Amino acid sequence: MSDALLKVESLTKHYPIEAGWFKTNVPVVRAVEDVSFTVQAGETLCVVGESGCGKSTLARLLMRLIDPTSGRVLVEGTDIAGLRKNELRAWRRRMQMVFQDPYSSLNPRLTAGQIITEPVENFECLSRRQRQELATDLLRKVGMSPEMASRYPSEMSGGQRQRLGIARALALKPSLIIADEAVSALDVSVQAQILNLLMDLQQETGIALIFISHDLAVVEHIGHRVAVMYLGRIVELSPRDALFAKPVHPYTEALIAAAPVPDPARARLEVPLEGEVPSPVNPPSGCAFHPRCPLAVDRCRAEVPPLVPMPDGRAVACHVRAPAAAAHISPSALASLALPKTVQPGGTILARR
Ligand SMILES: Nc1ncnc2c1ncn2[C@@H]1O[C@H](COP(=O)(O)OP(=O)(O)OP(=O)(O)O)[C@@H](O)[C@H]1O
Repeated sequence: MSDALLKVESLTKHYPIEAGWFKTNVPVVRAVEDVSFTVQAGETLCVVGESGCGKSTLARLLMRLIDPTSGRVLVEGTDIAGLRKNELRAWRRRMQMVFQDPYSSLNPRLTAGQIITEPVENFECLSRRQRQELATDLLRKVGMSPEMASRYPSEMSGGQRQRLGIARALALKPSLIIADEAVSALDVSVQAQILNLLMDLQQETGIALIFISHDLAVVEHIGHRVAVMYLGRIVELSPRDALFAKPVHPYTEALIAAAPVPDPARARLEVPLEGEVPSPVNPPSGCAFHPRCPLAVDRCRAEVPPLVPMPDGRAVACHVRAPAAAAHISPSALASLALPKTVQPGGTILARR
């Protein structure tokens, strides 16, 4: 889709495992494998999956904090792999990250005001008055009093520190924020405040969000679309309401069934999630989920299922539930799987069923 803010094509990251000198065939951790999707302005794409499925590696690849083994990340049509150092620096203004533990990502020696204005001062000189105005404005935007500008992170609660992390991310007026487990360390009531803050800010500014989480309740609250990852691959990419009403991939179904959500309709989902996630160094052949899947057939052990677009706007990689007449789909066609036009920015989704 030409108006995508972010387009990811067949992104792959293998981490070599140190195996000593002169060793050929160094084993690798297959952290992210052939991942494709788009994100549009004003959209929230949630990335969900068990620990170790590659969520944080994906975030680091999108920020170009690490280089991919193969595949492309296009931001507003520009391949970020081709950017020179100064271009990359300018581009980084457009994408910002909010981390799980704001305390370790906030400089403890700086006041809140200095933390907020520092990213801007890396690009332009600010007068004392401009600094004050910027800090006041951003603190207000994230629901904090301007008096907090003189406080240090150590004098703040977890929720206040996360608000500060968001204010810092907003300072450069990015078009995309990647939030990596941004509310996981917070109490449930504070989580809700931060999620609502992000949704309000999105409505106000049209910012896009990639929200990485292992918590389905959080994903259901904030997402427009959801990418479910298993062992480095996206196994289901779906509008949120469709995903939670009727998960198609057996892994998605099992994840939702296992989540502690008091919804009697969901108790009927019968696929249990048993066993451990296999090693990404030596993943199972075919569909990596097949050793844990009650529906697995011979084909699942032999062939990696492609992500097959379905009529309701989702895409599913499952030989049983989404058999692929379309095994030849090109990465660029897959990357173009986008937000249905019925989705409104800011947390409301008018689901296309
Ligand atoms: N620098 C690295 N070198 C080698 N392996 C790595 C490196 N970083 C991550 N991995 C491995 O890559 C896989 C994916 O890790 P990643 O942190 O991306 O997953 P995750 O879904 O974010 O997990 P979590 O939710 O626990 O943070 C894991 O098996 C992890 O051990």
